[in-house]
This record gives sequence, C-alpha cells and structure tokens, in this order.
Amino acid sequence: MRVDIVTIFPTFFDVLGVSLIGKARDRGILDMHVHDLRDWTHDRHRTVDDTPYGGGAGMVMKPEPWGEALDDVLSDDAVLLVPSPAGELFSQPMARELADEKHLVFACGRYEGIDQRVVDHYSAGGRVRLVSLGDYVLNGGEVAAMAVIEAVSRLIPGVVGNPESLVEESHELGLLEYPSYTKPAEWRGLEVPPVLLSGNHGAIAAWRHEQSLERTRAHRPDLLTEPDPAA
Ligand SMILES: Nc1cc(-c2ccc3ccn(Cc4ccc(CN5CCCCC5)cc4)c3c2)n[nH]1
Repeated sequence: MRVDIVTIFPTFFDVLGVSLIGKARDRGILDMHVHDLRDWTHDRHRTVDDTPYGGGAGMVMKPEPWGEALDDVLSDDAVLLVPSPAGELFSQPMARELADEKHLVFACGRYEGIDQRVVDHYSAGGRVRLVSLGDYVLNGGEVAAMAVIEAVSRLIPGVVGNPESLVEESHELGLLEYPSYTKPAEWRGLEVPPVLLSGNHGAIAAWRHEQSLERTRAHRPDLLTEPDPAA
C-alpha cells in the first residue's frame, strides 16, 4: 500500500519512521510519503489560508494550493481521506475497508478547515471520504490521519508480527476486549483470575467472553443495541 500525506506540518509524521510502521516501510510493505502543502504555493509568504466568506472566526485554507498538491499526489487508485469534525466516525470496519485499498491520500487541514470546493471537486472525480475521530475538535487533521494510518496499516499482512493478535481485538468482534494479565501471579496483593491459570481453555474462553460482555455493558452499551431496522 502507498500512503501520501499532505500537511503544513510534515515533520509531525517523522514518528512514523520509528514504530511498527517504520519496519513495514523498511520491508516495502508500506510506501509512505509526506508532502508540505506550501511546496504548492507561489507567493513570497507561501500563503495557504485566507478569511472566511460570510464572516466568522479564524481562517480557511485556500483551494488553489490544495488543488495543485492533490493533482500531483492522487492516482486513479487513490482514496482521498479528509479528516474533519464533520466526517463519518472512523471505526474498525472502516479500517478494514481501507486496508484493502492500494493508495490512500490524506489531506490534513489546519485553521478552521479546507475550502469546501476542494472536497467537492475531487468527490466528482473519485472516492473521497471525510473522516472524524470522534465528537471533539482537534486543531487539525494530522492526529486523526496518524490514528487512521496506524489502525489501517496494522491490518496489512506482514506489518504486525503475530496476525492472530488481530483477531481477538476490541471492536473486531463488536465487543470490548477482555482484561489481560501476565507474570507475576500475585502483584501488590492482587492475584491473577484463577481460571487463567487452570489450563482449561474452554473455561478460559468462556470467562474472557463474559468479561468482554461485562465491560461492553459498562463502558459501551451502544455496541450492544441492535441497529433499529426502521431507522
Ligand atoms: N474528529 C475530529 C477531526 C478534527 C479536525 C480535522 C481536521 C481539521 C482541520 C482544521 N481543524 C480545526 C477545526 C475544525 C473545525 C472547527 C469548527 N468549525 C470551523 C468552520 C466553521 C464552523 C465551525 C474548528 C477547528 C480540524 C479538526 N477534529 N476532530
């Protein structure tokens, strides 16, 4: 998979060279490129923003630099991902969909966002998805892009050491994950649940499923309600 990121803070993504993603990159599983949006400006101040039509606080990112940058970076195979508070909520199913793509391009906005005509222009020609991390406002798209890149790339064969660990994850089965333990068997007076030391794999699986249900009921009851077919 190829991943391109366009941002006014390209050094923000230096960390990607460190983690698992860095290893996948070195092994040629992931081909990642970061671009500075200002490379597509032509004025002395490398301007990327201006005041909003209709008034309002802050600045909006100009369409011209984005158009020139995305024309250079997009390919026919690409999905253009635009982090936005107004986007569809990112989820594990969406991560699985994106992991099958050949080319992801992230347009990371700043200020109060990107001129809407950029999304409109590219929506006409290809696949564009606005993606939200959740119902809170970040200062820009970079953190969201980083989260999406990590969630997607770890699903690509060869990126994560043990592919089995991808199966029993939170949200992979629609429930929150069960609690995990390792040595020592007793720590600060706290013991490991005896069933986990029993060697009875059936009982362990049943206990883990019950723990997942309990946690989901407590922290994410929304995951347990069936979607209303009439909705
Ligand atoms: N899940 C999630 C993703 C983001 C995200 C993603 C991308 C960008 C680019 C810029 N920002 C900052 C920002 C966006 C919006 C506002 C409010 N809005 C402005 C226009 C008029 C109406 C009100 C304020 C600041 C971003 C924020 N935040 N949270």
